[in-house]
Amino acid sequence: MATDLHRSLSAARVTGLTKTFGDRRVIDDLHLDIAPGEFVALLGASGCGKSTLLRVLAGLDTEISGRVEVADRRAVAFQAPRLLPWKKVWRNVVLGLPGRPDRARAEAALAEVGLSHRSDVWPKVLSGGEAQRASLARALVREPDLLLLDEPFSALDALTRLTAQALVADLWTVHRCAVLLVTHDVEESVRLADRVLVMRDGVIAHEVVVDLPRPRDVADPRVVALRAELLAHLGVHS
Ligand SMILES: Nc1ncnc2c1ncn2[C@@H]1O[C@H](COP(=O)(O)OP(=O)(O)OP(=O)(O)O)[C@@H](O)[C@H]1O
Repeated sequence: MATDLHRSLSAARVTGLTKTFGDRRVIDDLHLDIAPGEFVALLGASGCGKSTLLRVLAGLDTEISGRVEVADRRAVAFQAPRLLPWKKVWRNVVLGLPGRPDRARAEAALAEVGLSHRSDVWPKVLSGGEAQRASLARALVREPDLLLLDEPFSALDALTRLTAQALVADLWTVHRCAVLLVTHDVEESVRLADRVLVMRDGVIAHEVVVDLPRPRDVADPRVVALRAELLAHLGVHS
């Protein structure tokens, strides 16, 4: 059952979630609570069910058992930006919002991600990093209480990825929405999140709290130690 949270102390609350594909249990009695404004990262081996969990929280998969309560306003950005090629960038940003396409609203969101100059172009003109920023603008324009990010930076080159991570950190500081970031990048999770979850066998197997001031330096010994701890949870021992 999926319901919306009202006046709640959580941005998302999952109780006893189970999701099967055929006779395979991909998520198995999973529990998760995300506080309003909390930044949570989700790590786990490929195929462990991270994207499935995110899709359930996004309301894109409702064939589940268990209880899933999610903030009314939520938005998703995927690994591939998924912009409609036949609509200009600004129209993509406000696509699906009720009422007439509101250009001023699109422009404001594009300005936030540093893409004002790309508002009136076709998506094919954008670089990978720009397309991902447009996708973020499309999520932000919905003023979400819960922002779901599914490996949003993984297709970007290393430099662009660092810039995009810094942008997300800045946007989160301003908007203070709860974030669930699915990622394969352990360093990214420690740089950005308040709490890092490691998923295995359909449940949250480990949880690491990152109680460090921001911005975080990847060379900081405390960051290095947390990174090693998470890698060990993932079965990688240095
Ligand atoms: N629509 C579907 N039908 C059948 N099986 C599916 C479907 N979607 C996902 N699965 C299976 O569920 C398991 C979990 O998939 P999911 O995409 O959630 O993993 P993931 O942890 O996000 O992986 P990755 O890190 O590689 O993206 C995989 O074994 C996948 O093959």
